[in-house]
Amino acid sequence: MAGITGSDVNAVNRRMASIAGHLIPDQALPGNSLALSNCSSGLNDSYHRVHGEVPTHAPQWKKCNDSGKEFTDIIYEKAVGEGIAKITINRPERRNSFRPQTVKELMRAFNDARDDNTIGVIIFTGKGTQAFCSGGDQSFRGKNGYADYDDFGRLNVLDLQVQIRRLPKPVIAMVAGYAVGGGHVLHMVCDITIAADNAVFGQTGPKVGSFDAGYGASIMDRLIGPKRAREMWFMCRFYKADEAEKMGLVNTVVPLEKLEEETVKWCREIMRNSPMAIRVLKSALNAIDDGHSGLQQIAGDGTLLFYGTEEGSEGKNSYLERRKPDFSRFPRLP
Ligand SMILES: CC(C)(COP(=O)(O)OP(=O)(O)OC[C@H]1O[C@@H](n2cnc3c(N)ncnc32)[C@H](O)[C@@H]1OP(=O)(O)O)[C@@H](O)C(=O)NCCC(=O)NCCSC(=O)CCC(=O)c1ccccc1C(=O)O
Repeated sequence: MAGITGSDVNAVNRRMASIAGHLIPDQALPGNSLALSNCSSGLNDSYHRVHGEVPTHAPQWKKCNDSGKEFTDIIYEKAVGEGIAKITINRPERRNSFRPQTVKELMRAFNDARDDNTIGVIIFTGKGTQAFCSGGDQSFRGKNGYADYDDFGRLNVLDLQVQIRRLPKPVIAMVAGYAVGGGHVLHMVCDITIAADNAVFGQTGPKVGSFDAGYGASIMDRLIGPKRAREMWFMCRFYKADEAEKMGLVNTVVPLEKLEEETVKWCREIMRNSPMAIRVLKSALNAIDDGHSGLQQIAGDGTLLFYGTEEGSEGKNSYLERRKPDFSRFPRLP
């Protein structure tokens, strides 16, 4: 045993315990049912020993305004010291349906959350417990889209959908009550959906003379499959939260009174991880469905990373210093 020290033995013991923890976590033993949504809590492997449980205390929300003005149709908040933003449609008396002004304000808030480099994840929700969003406010619908008073008709929610897809941070839909019509499409374009047990999902377009043949059709087909997507659009049925979960429309269903606590917990869990890894993964997961625009997004992430390398800097510096670049010192990796 010459040469083997006590600290070596400790290291081996730690390693063995760690491997054992990875192979057979206590909770995975027969007789213990391990809910998928709960799979990272209560485990005793080395990762969980280092990181501990994700905290569940209520965040301290701080209201943000619209470049000095108050928002009228939404509430925009950031959790103090947490990297979480929350954007809430604030028209509960209209079941959080959106008019053009609502969408304009949402776009400004999402843009701010994108630009704020302390924010890593965004919660998108509706005020109250009766609706996440019931789609376009039909009383503002004219012959060429939705029009605010003295405004032109527009379908600006389509720009909001694209904005959420391209935003390089996860957007989590926190859904209580109805997510129907254009409101259903909005939750589908989010990266993750956490539903309260009172949530109801469905499309209504064909009932009210409307349809979303863009993301509303293609992302739904991806999420729940072609037959179910046809059912959902052709019949315009509503589905309760547990059915939506089985269909793959939502990530998890939680009791209404736990909705925000659980959503914030998911945000905190995401916030523990590498922002760049999450950024690239979001663009990778969207790339095929978003076509050239999806490729452009992930390609842009490649350029962004390259700018941070010495090889990238050598190109820029040589130009600024009016000399030939010396790329010979950079390896041609296999
Ligand atoms: C959501 C309901 C099922 C809720 O029912 P209930 O709880 O019984 O409440 P109500 O009494 O019906 O509603 C309370 C109050 O709110 C008003 N209201 C609710 N939703 C809307 C709405 N979407 N527009 C206008 N007003 C609404 C309702 O009238 C009541 O007002 P009172 O004054 O108190 O009477 C139920 O409300 C419901 O079914 N709502 C309608 C859902 C719907 O059909 N939405 C529109 C679908 S079409 C759409 O969203 C298009 C969106 C769009 O812009 C678009 C454009 C181009 C391509 C794609 C899209 C896209 O789909 O995104």
